[in-house]
Amino acid sequence: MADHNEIVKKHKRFNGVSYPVLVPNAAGLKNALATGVVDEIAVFGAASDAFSLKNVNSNVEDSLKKLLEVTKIALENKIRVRGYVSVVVGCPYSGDVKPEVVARVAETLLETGCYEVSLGDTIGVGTVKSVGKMLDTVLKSVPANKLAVHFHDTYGQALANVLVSIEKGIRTADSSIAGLGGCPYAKGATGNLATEDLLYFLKGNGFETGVDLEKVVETAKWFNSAAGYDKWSRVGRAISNKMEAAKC
Ligand SMILES: CC(C)(COP(=O)([O-])OP(=O)([O-])OC[C@H]1O[C@@H](n2cnc3c(N)ncnc32)[C@H](O)[C@@H]1OP(=O)([O-])[O-])[C@@H](O)C(=O)NCCC(=O)NCCSC(=O)C[C@@](C)(O)CC(=O)[O-]
Repeated sequence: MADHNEIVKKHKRFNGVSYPVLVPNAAGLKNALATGVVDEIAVFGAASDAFSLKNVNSNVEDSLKKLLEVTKIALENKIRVRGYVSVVVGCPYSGDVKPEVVARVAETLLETGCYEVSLGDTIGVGTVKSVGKMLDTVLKSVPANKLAVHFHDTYGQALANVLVSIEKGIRTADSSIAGLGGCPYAKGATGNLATEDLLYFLKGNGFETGVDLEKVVETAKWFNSAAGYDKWSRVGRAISNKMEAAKC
């Protein structure tokens, strides 16, 4: 986080696009406010003490108390706040997570003023069955339109988990281009569900997103060349190959 100012100041902003920044505590909020350009922050709780201690050096209860303070000041400064709950299905340190704990953390984040809470399967262990069970519990006390889902694709279950989330009324899913990402405190967990795979899946099932899949693939191509990576999702690679072939 030490170099975040440079990133926030340098990135080009487009109207109508929100650029939330991750804020773990009051120091992070102070830095975000000092940039003068941040209009949305993301605060993140967890559904297991073991992960929370590794991630933010506080247990679940104490981290929520800190986030209450952060959210209050952010809202006073007209900054929107999105909440995350990490490890909503399995914790890399303490194993299975109780859906009731996920529900309580999500409720608390909404009560503190988050406009939406994203449920993160941080290590991607969720399946249709376990994600469905967790969502059934959370949806007893939190409306679907206040929830998003954030699936990592470590075991290739993310799209199936998006489908079960859609069937339960959720319409916001997080993803990352080329499936970049992954939490440094969840050893071995791969990146998020790839935006390219999510877009192809949603379009193929009749959902309009307004996002141009080919432009997303071009961005993945640009990123890989700029960063010297070779990180592709299956849809990304397939469409990139198709675009190359069309040029011949
Ligand atoms: C939260 C802390 C800092 C607490 O760590 P701590 O040691 O309790 O904090 P501290 O207050 O004692 O400060 C320690 C040092 O960090 C500095 N510091 C303190 N706060 C900040 C800040 N905001 N920005 C920059 N610097 C900061 C502070 O100034 C001090 O510097 P020193 O005096 O030693 O030179 C630490 O645990 C930490 O850095 N954690 C990293 C959390 C993180 O980035 N995790 C990944 C986020 S993504 C995620 O969680 C998953 C999610 C949300 O994407 C969804 C999912 O998949 O689940």
